Amino acid sequence: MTEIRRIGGRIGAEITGADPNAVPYDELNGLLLEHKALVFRDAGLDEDGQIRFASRFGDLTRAHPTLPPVDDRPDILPVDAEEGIRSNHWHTDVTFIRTPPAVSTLRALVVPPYGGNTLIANAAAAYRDLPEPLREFADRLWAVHSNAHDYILPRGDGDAADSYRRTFTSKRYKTAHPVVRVHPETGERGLFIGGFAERIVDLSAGESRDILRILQSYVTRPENLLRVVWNPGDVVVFDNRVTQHYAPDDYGDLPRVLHRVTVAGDVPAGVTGERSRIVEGDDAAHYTPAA
Ligand SMILES: O=C(O)CCC(=O)C(=O)O
Ligand SMILES: [Fe+2]
Repeated sequence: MTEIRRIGGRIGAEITGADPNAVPYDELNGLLLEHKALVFRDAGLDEDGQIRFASRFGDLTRAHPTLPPVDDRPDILPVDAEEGIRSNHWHTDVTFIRTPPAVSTLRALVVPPYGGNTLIANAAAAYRDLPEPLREFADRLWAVHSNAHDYILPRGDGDAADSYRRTFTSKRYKTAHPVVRVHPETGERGLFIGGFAERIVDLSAGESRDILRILQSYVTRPENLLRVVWNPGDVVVFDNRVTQHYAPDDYGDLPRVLHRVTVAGDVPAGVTGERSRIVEGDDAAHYTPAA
């Protein structure tokens, strides 16, 4: 029997006893828009099943603009601790290109016996939490997002982490996005920043850092978070247009493997309707052929 229950006060619902591919699309998308992150327990999906699931939300992107996919699976990004991947920084996926994914799906294959959770934050609740003068200020700001600024480079020591960092930045992208994005399906406003946001347009590096820190502190308030404690077989889908996420690096050298499949997104629009623009690099057509 299918059971749906809210798990965070402001974000997240857990669904048990359902085949994610059997939930009618309108209901599924409605749940995603409302809760922003859905956790399907023991979803029973294999690689093809995850691809089918993600495809329900739209055309898929390739695995990643610069990172290699799972063997023979151009749409699947391996998130493998052994390969030096530690996403222990708050981010929205792939915001350094003009068309970041709309939706991200993660499927747990191997999880450590403790730790290795994923935190997901509601960036629309964060926007609503801002005092009005800050909201009005943020509405007018734009930020340049890059895949090559220090803060975002994946953490970790050793050859695997070094090689991962080199591959991650093998081609450089920079895009200017509105700091406040209007969600294309709901019209809701959310802070659209995260770890790839390097610089506020027209401000100095120091001013940018301080302002991003203040805005970001609203995103990561505990009130706005969901903590996903994984079991193998769980599948999580989140709305990448209005969330950020963070994977704590708290499980030492224990193995942890997830597979990520993402859905192509539109060009973000700010509160005036003005759309994101490329600052460096190209439109990543090899990654998001639908764009
Ligand atoms: O490892 C995780 O839980 C999340 C990884 C991540 O941020 C991603 O694949 O986009
Ligand atoms: Fe991510």
